[in-house]
Amino acid sequence: MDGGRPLLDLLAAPSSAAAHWPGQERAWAALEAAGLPGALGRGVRVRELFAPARWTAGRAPAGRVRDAARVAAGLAAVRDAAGAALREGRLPVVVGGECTTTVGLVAGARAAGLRPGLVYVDGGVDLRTPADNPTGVGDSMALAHVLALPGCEEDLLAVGPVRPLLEAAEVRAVGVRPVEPDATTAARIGLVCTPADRVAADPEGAAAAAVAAVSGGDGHLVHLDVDVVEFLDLPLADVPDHGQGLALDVVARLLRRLCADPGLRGLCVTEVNPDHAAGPGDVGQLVRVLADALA
Ligand SMILES: NC(=[NH2+])NCCC[C@H](N)C(=O)O
Repeated sequence: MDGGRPLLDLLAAPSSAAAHWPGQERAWAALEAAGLPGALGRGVRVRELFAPARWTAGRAPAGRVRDAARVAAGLAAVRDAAGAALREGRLPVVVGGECTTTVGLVAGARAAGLRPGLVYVDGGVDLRTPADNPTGVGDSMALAHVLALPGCEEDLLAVGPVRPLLEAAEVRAVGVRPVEPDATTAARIGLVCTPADRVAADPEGAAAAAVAAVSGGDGHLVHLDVDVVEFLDLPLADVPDHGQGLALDVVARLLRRLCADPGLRGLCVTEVNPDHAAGPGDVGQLVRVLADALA
């Protein structure tokens, strides 16, 4: 403990195996070079969970996630490290890697005997499955696998000690822009979403409402996809959506409130593609936002 707050385990999961193309496997190296470990302080302990797992070409077998075994192996490493951190009373801060990295964090919490809620801060809701996305790109499917929706990939579901890892009522999606067909699925399964414009109007209020909705006795986890930030302000997202994102300052305020809450049990930072950065200062801006949120 450090002034009553848990010490940090910074867990690097450098992967683009589940992505649309290579790049995210270098997110950890870029964040480390930009000074993330030192900026976090709080007795940070760094663990690199596996060697960079770079995207390879190849089509998905019908009904499957591309490269499922390799993606699942990475998620299992995240599960084990995050679970160990939580059992020691430390706070896991996972650096992906793709959105699917969060499946490993939630699985780790459940393996540690906890059932925290999940605040999913992301431009999309990642509710696709191989049944409705025949490309098999796992990066559009993270929340679907947390919720174990029909049509999910067995290798990824098997990472969890239980299935589903969480029910839709235990998740709030925050910062969402309308993306079909995910929006249809969200409405069908009753996933409550806070749209991006509502976050822009009141980031602290949106954060407080999400925490109040999902954070119970075992607190809450936070997923951050950098694509929630407007790409034209901070070009880091692996799959950019120009003109649709939130101002960096809004995301910083949202994240600060989500992480300041004593119920925080873990954070997963995803979808950083350093190849998209215009210069080294861009990754540095993200380091400052993360350090400020976890200070
Ligand atoms: N949150 C993410 N998964 N970001 C990557 C964007 C994925 C994109 N929505 C797709 O359908 O493939």
